[in-house]
Amino acid sequence: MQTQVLGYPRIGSQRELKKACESYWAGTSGYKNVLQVGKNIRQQNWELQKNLGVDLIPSNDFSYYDQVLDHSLMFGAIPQRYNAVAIQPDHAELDLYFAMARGYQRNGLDIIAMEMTKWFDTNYHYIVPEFYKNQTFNLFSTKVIDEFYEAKQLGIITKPVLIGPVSYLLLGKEKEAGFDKIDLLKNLLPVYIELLTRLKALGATHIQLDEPFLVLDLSEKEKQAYQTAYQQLRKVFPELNLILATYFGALEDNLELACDLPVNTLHVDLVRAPQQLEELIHKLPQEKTLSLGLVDGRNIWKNDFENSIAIINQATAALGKERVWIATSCSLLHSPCDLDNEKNEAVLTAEIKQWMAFAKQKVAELTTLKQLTNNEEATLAKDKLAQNVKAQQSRKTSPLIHNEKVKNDVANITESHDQRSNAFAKRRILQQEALNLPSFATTTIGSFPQTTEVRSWRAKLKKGSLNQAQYDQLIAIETEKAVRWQEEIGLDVLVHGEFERNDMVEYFGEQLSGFTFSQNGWVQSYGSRCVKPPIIYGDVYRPEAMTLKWTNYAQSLTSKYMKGMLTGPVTILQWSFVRNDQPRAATCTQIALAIRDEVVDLEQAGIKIIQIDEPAIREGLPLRKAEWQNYLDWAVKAFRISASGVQDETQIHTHMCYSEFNDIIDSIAAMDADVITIETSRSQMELLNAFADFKYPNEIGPGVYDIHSPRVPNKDEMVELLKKAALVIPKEQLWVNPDCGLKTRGWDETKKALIEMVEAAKTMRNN
Ligand SMILES: CN1c2c(nc(N)[nH]c2=O)NC[C@@H]1CNc1ccc(C(=O)N[C@@H](CCC(=O)N[C@@H](CCC(=O)N[C@@H](CCC(=O)O)C(=O)O)C(=O)O)C(=O)O)cc1
Ligand SMILES: N[C@@H](CCS)C(=O)O
Ligand SMILES: [Zn+2]
Repeated sequence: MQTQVLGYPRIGSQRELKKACESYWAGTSGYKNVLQVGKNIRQQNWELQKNLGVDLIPSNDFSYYDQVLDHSLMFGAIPQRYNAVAIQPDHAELDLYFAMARGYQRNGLDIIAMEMTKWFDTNYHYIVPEFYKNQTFNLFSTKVIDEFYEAKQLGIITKPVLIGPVSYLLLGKEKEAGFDKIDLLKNLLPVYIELLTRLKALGATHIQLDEPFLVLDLSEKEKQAYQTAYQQLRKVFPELNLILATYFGALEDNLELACDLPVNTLHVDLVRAPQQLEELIHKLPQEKTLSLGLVDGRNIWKNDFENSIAIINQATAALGKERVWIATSCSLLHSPCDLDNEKNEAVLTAEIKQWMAFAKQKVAELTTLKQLTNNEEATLAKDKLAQNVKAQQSRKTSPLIHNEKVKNDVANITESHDQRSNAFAKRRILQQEALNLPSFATTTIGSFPQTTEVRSWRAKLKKGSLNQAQYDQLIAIETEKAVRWQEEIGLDVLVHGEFERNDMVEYFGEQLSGFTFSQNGWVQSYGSRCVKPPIIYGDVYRPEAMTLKWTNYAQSLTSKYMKGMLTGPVTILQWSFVRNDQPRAATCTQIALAIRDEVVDLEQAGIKIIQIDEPAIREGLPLRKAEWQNYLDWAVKAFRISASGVQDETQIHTHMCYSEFNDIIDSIAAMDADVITIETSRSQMELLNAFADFKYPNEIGPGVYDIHSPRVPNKDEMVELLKKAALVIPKEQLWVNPDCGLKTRGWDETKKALIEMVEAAKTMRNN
């Protein structure tokens, strides 16, 4: 029996990679530092896994920005617009790579970044490959080979990880009409063959090919592509151990296809889809190995050893020990690095900490499970089993988890809880009368730059070198500056800037009961950006108001409307580590009631416009269409519960970024927010078509500029986008705003861009 890790976090346990990249981008350190930090992290990760006894240690799971972008660069899928990137010969590839990820606005060039979107149902974002009609591929970057060689030099023969050819193509987007991306397979396979040939020559014996699309609904053509791809690879490499990795769901109707593809090992996610084991045991051909994804890569709870042992025993009884591997359910990219770094009991109590495992602990769990299911070694690990059983028991029986009042409040939800008093058409009139906003009203999505300085105040508050009053004073000054500046440039609906928030989810989690935190549990969200998801361990309620103080303060500074700014229940759920002892829907409803209380409090304090952000509603969608409706029913209801406690005159906004709306537009409409602001600029307003086709009745703010890139847009391009929007949406319904919050941007670029944006709105009004 072997153990395998599908991928390890690559940001470094102290976010070293983030710091190196950001410093390189800022021009405060050189490219050599980035490369050296990357090298150190890879070495640490490999050695950690080796020391913990992992049999199959991944390589090429490292990335300086994103693994999908790495593949695009490896395969030479580089959009033409980057040809002109001004490059220095000795680090050309790195600059080109970052230009593709972040756009390029230097040396007289102004090139937009590639699109970014969510990685399946996670909070990780990948850079979408761009495919063109006559797309060719060639081996451009040798990253996977270099990293295999690097590990080999350290005495570790790794298992290179590649996104499989079919999933790579399906992750991409056709940028012009007239072809089907899946037909590019014939052009792409030769590059895989070249890569595998070189890896094999260097001594690679196992190759992990990630094919997560096998847990999604596939067309016949896509199924055929799987057969073509793997038959070809098998033909050329009869002796390589090809590991086909699936994760995030069940194979279902693709189970036979996956079982029959000519690979040596099939990896399946038994955390998300334990029910598929029985059928797999019967259908997996004799010569194949089954890799059991048992250790959860998507959550932070300790593995339940007794449960896992039972599954391993079931598999080995049917298949024999040689044909069963024990693995993480998916890459540990989605787990924080190391629970041992959580030393502050005031943040994470010992009682809750004993229930948890981060990436390093999960790797150790694999080895322990292997020992526990091996007759000769089982006694060596019996203490670990006893400790594990004790921890599971402690969690199941802890008084921290259940709260009768919360359960009663949920039980007492009635039909009126998710209904505004009147339909939008009536509310709209009342709101127009009450608010009297201009056409093409301008606003921003909430956050203003979270500068190093602002973050440093919070760090100082934590360390005690600033007291609460001093910290509050600094935040108040920053807020006032932001309010004054918004007034000055003529924005219509203002925001307070969210300076007091570490993160839009963590901030609320910190104030809600039933949540706890880590100090260092960072997980990569995109590029160098990380989040520290709060941990929901028990019933959720709001002990006291969460945003009133700063919203009231900001409103007191201005006679313009100040938007109340909240994160919605689905997003709080989706971007937290959640309980696995009750359905997600139950936790979401509890959060919805807490947010509803806050919305009502804001209204009572005189706030007339309240935004409830739900950027994660799309990403929470199950991967299989058959499960969508059930999810959408409870998710939309949770949003409506949070939004429906107010008078019709109060305008409820929601905001979503990174979302494809086509197939869920009726549910977006059912959320019935008075105004929805969405991310649309990187796709040149393409995403708006769903709203247009649906004849979406409520108001919409299509993002007019991309906030994920440092490039400053000009007025004319925003006018063009707004004109494009006005072609498909009645102009009375349109708002003008950026794609998302501005927390990741600097003040200089923010100011320039928003001044242009306000001008663009004026131009539209005068048209
Ligand atoms: C809108 N998005 C979000 C997603 N998920 C979330 N949970 N939150 C989101 O906002 N998913 C989709 C998108 C993804 N986008 C982003 C955008 C920006 C970030 C980001 O900027 N992350 C920050 C970390 C934010 C944070 O929690 N900061 C804390 C801690 C700051 C810190 O590191 N402090 C240092 C010391 C600093 C100093 O001394 O100067 C320390 O403690 O060591 C805070 O502000 O208090 C990032 O830096 O990556 C993420 C996702
Ligand atoms: N209000 C948040 C939404 C981000 S999705 C912000 O502005 O950052
Ligand atoms: Zn957003």
